[in-house]
Amino acid sequence: MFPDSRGVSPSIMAEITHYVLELWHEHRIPIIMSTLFVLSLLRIYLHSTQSKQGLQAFPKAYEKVAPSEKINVDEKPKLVVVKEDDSEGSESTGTTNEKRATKQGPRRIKGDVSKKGRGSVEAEGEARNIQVLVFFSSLTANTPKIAQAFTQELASTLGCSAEGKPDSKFLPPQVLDLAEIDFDEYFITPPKSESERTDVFYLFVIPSYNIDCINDTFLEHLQETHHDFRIDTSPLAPILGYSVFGLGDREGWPTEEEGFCFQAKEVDRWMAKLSGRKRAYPLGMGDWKRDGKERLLEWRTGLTDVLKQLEQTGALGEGVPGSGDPLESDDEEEAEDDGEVVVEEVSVSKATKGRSSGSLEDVEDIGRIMELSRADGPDQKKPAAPLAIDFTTEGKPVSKKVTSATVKEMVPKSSPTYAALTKQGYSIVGSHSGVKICRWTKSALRGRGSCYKFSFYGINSHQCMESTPSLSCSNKCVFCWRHGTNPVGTTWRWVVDPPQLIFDGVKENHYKKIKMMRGVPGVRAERFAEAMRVRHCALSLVGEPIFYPHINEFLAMLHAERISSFLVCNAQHPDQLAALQHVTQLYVSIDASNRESLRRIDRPLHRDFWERFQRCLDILRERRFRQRTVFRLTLVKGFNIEDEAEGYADLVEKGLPCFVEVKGVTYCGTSTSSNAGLTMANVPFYQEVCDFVVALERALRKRGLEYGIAAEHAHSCCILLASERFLVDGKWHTLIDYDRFFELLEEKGLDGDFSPEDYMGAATPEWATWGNGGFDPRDQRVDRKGRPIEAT
Ligand SMILES: Cc1cc2nc3c(=O)[nH]c(=O)nc-3n(C[C@H](O)[C@H](O)[C@H](O)COP(=O)(O)O)c2cc1C
Ligand code: SF4
Repeated sequence: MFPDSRGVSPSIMAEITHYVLELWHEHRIPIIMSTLFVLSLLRIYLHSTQSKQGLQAFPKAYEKVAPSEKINVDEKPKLVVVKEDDSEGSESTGTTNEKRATKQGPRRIKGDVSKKGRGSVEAEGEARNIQVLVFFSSLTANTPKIAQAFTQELASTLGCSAEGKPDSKFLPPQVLDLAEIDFDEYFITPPKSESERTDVFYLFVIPSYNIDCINDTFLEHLQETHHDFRIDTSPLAPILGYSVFGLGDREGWPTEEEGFCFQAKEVDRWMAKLSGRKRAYPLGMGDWKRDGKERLLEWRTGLTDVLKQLEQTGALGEGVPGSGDPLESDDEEEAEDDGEVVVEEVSVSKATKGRSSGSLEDVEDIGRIMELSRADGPDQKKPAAPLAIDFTTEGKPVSKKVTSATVKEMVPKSSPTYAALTKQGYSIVGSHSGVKICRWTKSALRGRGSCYKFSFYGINSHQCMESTPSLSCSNKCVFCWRHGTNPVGTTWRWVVDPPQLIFDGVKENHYKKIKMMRGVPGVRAERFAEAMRVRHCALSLVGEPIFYPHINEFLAMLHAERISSFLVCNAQHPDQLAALQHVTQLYVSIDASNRESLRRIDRPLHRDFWERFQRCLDILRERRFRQRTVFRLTLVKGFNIEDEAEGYADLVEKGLPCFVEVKGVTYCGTSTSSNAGLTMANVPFYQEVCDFVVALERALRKRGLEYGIAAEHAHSCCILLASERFLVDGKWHTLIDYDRFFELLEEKGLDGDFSPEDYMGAATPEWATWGNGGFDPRDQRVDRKGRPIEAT
């Protein structure tokens, strides 16, 4: 055999191959495992080596992102005010360095509206200072002195003048002339403080000029900032709040429509937009030659309260969000006041036919019920009695079981009634009383007109509190605007709350609601300040006030605080009516002129409703020389107008009230449950109401009754007929002398012997008399969108 070309013989080659194969077969598993192990090691080695190489390959990208050696966590981030071009709002402005530092450093001021409420001086537990800045403008040099003096006084009341309290959060306020500052420094974003621990609060004292001046430039700047697409629409949201006071001249510009303080109003409006509605106190206005000092003092007093609250709580307090745009805040519910009986658009729940049981105890059994209520105590484990509230569904089979001794609350917190009423804006006080701000109160606060009671009786709507000590009623009137949510019943079957609790509760909740109007556009500082003193109580909100067993004690509390009272009852509780002590004016609702019509309209729960009604009229007649009595007629087309003037005249002849108020039912466009199926077609036109009143007056004269048409309030479709007892020297005197009323009560006692003539007031103002429309000339009438309209 020849060796191959490499000198290895074939036999040796075969032997080697054989040997290798043998070896493989014998050790292949360890070989494979070792190879895998080595490969893994190699891979790990390569992986770690590659990482290092990568860093070297792209050093710049990393350098920009995290030069860890450069980060100093203790370094304070710059204060950044976010603007429109910040993508996703708050966090994107600034470098990554700032972002990382922010996580560990102090809070940054952001451009969005504070989530903590309307203004906040606490940043994550950190105490912050408040810097008040007082901006002013001037042409004829009066305002600088006014602004200076104002600021000094403010500083001393806040305790931040030079010698002020050391622990005050307020820094000494600064006065700034708009003509001398750079607007960009204050009105694009708030100024940054060096310490970063200061928030600012803006005040403005702004005279108005109908010629070109610094105010125009300033207003343009505000407007442009708001419209600048590069800037957040509310870039001044980080300020704690703002308020404006206007100076004007009533001689040249007597009313706001004629331009009184028009530029202050504009500043107020634009600041609302730029600050995200942080109006901390309503716009104040005054004429330095007349009421300016008084108005400014009033404004300062109110502001001081707000600022002190800010210092203590870190927030401006609850408030209705308002904005500079009147459209946004005109979403008030319609017509929820005692005088505004409303037809709602129909969304009919099933009409019910039966009547509530007549076997319930009558309301006259109140004494016994009260004893039960006292005995009720904590024993809540008695067998469950049926809920003593008829949720307006007549015909519920409640008759037998209700005799159970357990007395429940009329409107328990957990009940659907409570939820429904609070949703509608009522505050429930105790377990059966309620209070709500009526839309006229809001309207008067904004200088947009008072209710007809201002025109007829001189009551300021913004000083009126509408409440009731009994949310329950014994009628289910077709035009009732209570959305079918109030409890009804012929008897008082519930726990009785003490009058003091109700009195304190309704006042507290009323003021709370007034305070919430502080930030609403158009609210006037002067009226706001006045509204913090209730002068009148309309006991008519919902339910039947004389249903409440302690109504006389409740009235005495009102009168002791010189709050006048108008009480409206439904002529279904003659015994309570007979026991009623003096009220300033006593109303009985007269919703129909005959039995059938009354049944159809009031849908009374009492079977003997007509007899009760007649007895109430008799009581009123007897009382006419002791109480100022009023018939209130609510006209509903298709129900109680047609051919009823004669019938009403008969009722007037029976009751001989001092006054007859005639009012057209009002339309409310919302869709709620109304069993009656009333529509807009049931709302009489004002002219139809006028025609009816003329016919009624004629029918009264025909009977020899001396009544005449005394006053009107066309805005609320309401006309007043008065007995000629109130016609003095050819002039109607429908107004009330409230001071005299309280004096008489003090002199003669709560049940004293005095007559309505004894507290008859001055002559009815000319503008309110029949034929003159009756709109308060001090105010501006507006349509639903807040646009001015001609008063009629
Ligand atoms: C030229 C001029 C125009 C005015 N225009 C108005 C006006 O349109 N509405 C208004 O209420 N007051 C107007 N006023 C009254 C001023 O606003 C008011 O007197 C104010 O207190 C002046 O402040 P000052 O002295 O700081 O300029 C005007 C006054 C001047 C001198
Ligand atoms: S009297 Fe009071 S509650 Fe009634 S409508 Fe006028 S302001 Fe409203």
